[in-house]
Amino acid sequence: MQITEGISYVGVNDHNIDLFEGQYDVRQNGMSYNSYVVLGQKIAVMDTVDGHFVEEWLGNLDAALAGRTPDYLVVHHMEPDHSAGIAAFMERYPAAQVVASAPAFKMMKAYFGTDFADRRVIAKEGFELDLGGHELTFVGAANVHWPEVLFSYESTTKTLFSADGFGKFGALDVEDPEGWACEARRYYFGIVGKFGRNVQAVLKKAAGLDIARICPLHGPVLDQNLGYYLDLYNTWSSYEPEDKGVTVAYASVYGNTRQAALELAGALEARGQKVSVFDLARDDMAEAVEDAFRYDRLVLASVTYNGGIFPCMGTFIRTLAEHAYQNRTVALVESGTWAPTAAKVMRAQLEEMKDVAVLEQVVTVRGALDDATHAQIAALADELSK
Ligand SMILES: Cc1cc2nc3c(=O)[nH]c(=O)nc-3n(C[C@H](O)[C@H](O)[C@H](O)COP(=O)(O)O)c2cc1C
Repeated sequence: MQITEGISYVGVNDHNIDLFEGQYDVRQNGMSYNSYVVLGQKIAVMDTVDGHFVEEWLGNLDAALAGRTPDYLVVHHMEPDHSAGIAAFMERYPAAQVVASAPAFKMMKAYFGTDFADRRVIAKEGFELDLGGHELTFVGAANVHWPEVLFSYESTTKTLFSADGFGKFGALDVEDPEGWACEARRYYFGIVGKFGRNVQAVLKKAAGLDIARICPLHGPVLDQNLGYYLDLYNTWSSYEPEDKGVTVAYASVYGNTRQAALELAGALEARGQKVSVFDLARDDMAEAVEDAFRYDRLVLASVTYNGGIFPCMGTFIRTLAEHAYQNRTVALVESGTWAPTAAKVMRAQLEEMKDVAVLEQVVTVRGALDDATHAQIAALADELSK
């Protein structure tokens, strides 16, 4: 499939995968592993694909090459879902060279037992590769989200190859009814979110380029309205809330904490607030993480459990911390029968995070909800809606 003059798509779709990177549920729409070919007087193949699809990818490549032979394999990122075909490619095209960063070659040694010492071109920030009619310039993108990552920019077609940046869950042969942002956001905060500072650094470099299209390693090629995508990445990577709204995440055993969380959600909606609710034991936690970052306010509601908090709430808070959750307002709901301490425990964990304001006002459920709890919920809804 031609992307633009001299650039073709040779990637694959995966509908067999259940958990991407071992934890992100993609059973509904699958996943794409993108690979591209830049056909100048010389030919560069941009990345490979997941190990289950190397034969299919080589077939796609054959068709795009139309009898020609590639000169280079450009490796922007060494994660196995993009690098699994390197050895097969090098065997099939013995005159080709690999172009990658120095740390990427160390990883090749670790994965394939060779760093292709006699067939390698080491690229770094500013390195140029002239393909004749197409010219690649490499952009350092270390820790977006692995240390060896490079982006590259093809100046003739104004194409940015952005590795996992601007990636999205979902195969390319199914229409995503939610559009780009929803699954791109879940992908970003799950996989790249911890590395906001590095994303900011590469966005600053990208701002100096005249970009007509972005070719990521997952999800669709972006070639319309690029400001929209770049603005979202700027918002996400600077940890600014994208929208005003409240994410309510609860952990409940017998349903009373759940009832309090739902009553609060309803009260917030009645006050005109946008609300999204998650049962942390049952719903996709990556979606809860996504919405916690998307909105400016968060409610955590947990049972007291052996003097602490319920395990899935502990996992959720730890995941937020690992992803550098910051710059938000959080309110707490707790329940407990003899000594409710969940709010205290959650507060201590949240106070470790940067610029997270935890409201003093707490809802405490002792057993079942009563008049006092209903009043606390209404008061907290008022406070959160100010
Ligand atoms: C295994 C277990 C441990 C608990 N530990 C505590 C505790 O340390 N302190 C407390 O006050 N309540 C404790 N509880 C009681 C719950 O916090 C209480 O039943 C709560 O109201 C449950 O809310 P839910 O209806 O949302 O599940 C515990 C309950 C269970 C099942």
